[in-house]
Amino acid sequence: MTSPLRALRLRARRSLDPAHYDYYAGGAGDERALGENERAFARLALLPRILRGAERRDTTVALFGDRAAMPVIVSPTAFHRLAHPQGERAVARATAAAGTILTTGMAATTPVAAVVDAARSERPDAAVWFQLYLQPEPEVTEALVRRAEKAGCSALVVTVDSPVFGRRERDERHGFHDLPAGLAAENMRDLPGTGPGGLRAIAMSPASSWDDLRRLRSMTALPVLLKGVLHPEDARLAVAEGVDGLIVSNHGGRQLDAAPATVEALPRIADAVAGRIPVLLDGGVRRGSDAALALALGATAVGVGRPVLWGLAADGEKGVRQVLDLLHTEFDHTLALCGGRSPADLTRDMVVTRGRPAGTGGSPW
Ligand SMILES: Cc1cc2nc3c(=O)[nH]c(=O)nc-3n(C[C@H](O)[C@H](O)[C@H](O)COP(=O)(O)O)c2cc1C
Ligand SMILES: CC(C)CC(=O)C(=O)O
Repeated sequence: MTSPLRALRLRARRSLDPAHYDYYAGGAGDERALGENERAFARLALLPRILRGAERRDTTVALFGDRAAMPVIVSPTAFHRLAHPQGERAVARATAAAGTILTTGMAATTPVAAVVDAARSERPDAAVWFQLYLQPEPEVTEALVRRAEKAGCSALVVTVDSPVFGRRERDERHGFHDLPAGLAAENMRDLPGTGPGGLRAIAMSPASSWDDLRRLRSMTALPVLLKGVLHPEDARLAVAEGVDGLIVSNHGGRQLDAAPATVEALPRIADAVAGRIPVLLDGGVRRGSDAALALALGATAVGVGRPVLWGLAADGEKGVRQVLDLLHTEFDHTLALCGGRSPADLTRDMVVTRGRPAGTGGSPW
């Protein structure tokens, strides 16, 4: 059986230049983290509850003052115009139409203001968050923050899993290190001291620290989320620092290949945070039931990266809408089958590990 998402990926593969397909699909090193993200979900199962459901479920979630129609949002992925001429605009319209939140990034091939406009043309109260990497020069970081604020973004997502860029062997093989003529990392244009900008202006900052994060937080009133947290001690530090939210992520297996599957890292992070701030997760979410598992293990919402790229490459805005609607329908269906009325009804006691009898000490949770 081919799942609808898998079918879209195969269509995307046919429509994309092989180097661009591999850039989207690939991960670091042996792609262990990439593969484990999906396999770890497949190793988990839900124990449904009975006789306590509702005629209609409420799948909405509240996140930092925004509301999403479902606990599935769009994670930041670079260079959408490699996939489709409408690029980030198509993703913005589809995400707004699906009622959920888009995270656009500093590596977008469409400027953040145009992304927000596209989302709001579809739904006037659509929420767009902005993802950035702390830049070696604070003035560059600050200029990016101002761009996001001016555009109307409602949260900042600071990616902290990339002190250096991951080693992606597929990209090495193809020699894919730059964008084709006509495409650029539009948010990186005309920043202080970066020259004309574009992809090469995106810097990783191996020496960035909690001090740099404090400086960023002092620049803005927007909520700040840290993306790429895997160690529970970092989660505790982040809460102590006053960070607004965390995203448990291994960057879709594109950075540290030795990183664990995100859903396996989630329970310890959720325990460390103990409900004080929202914890999100991304990596390997391919079904509404994956989202349900992550919520049961303590996430408030999940993000999807590649599924959106497959929808975009296969069928533009319509393809992205198809992906998000499918995940919404599947999540609602899973919730109904589990006797849930709202996401809060998915709880950790409902998660067991396949292949081990439940209740025999077999579950690590
Ligand atoms: C092609 C591609 C580009 C990405 N670009 C970024 C980026 O610019 N910034 C970032 O924080 N994460 C980036 N990510 C990571 C995603 O935000 C997300 O963590 C990951 O894709 C989730 O895993 P999934 O693809 O299995 O859903 C990228 C991922 C992919 C596949
Ligand atoms: C341009 C890069 C920073 C985008 C990225 O994070 C990725 O390819 O995983």
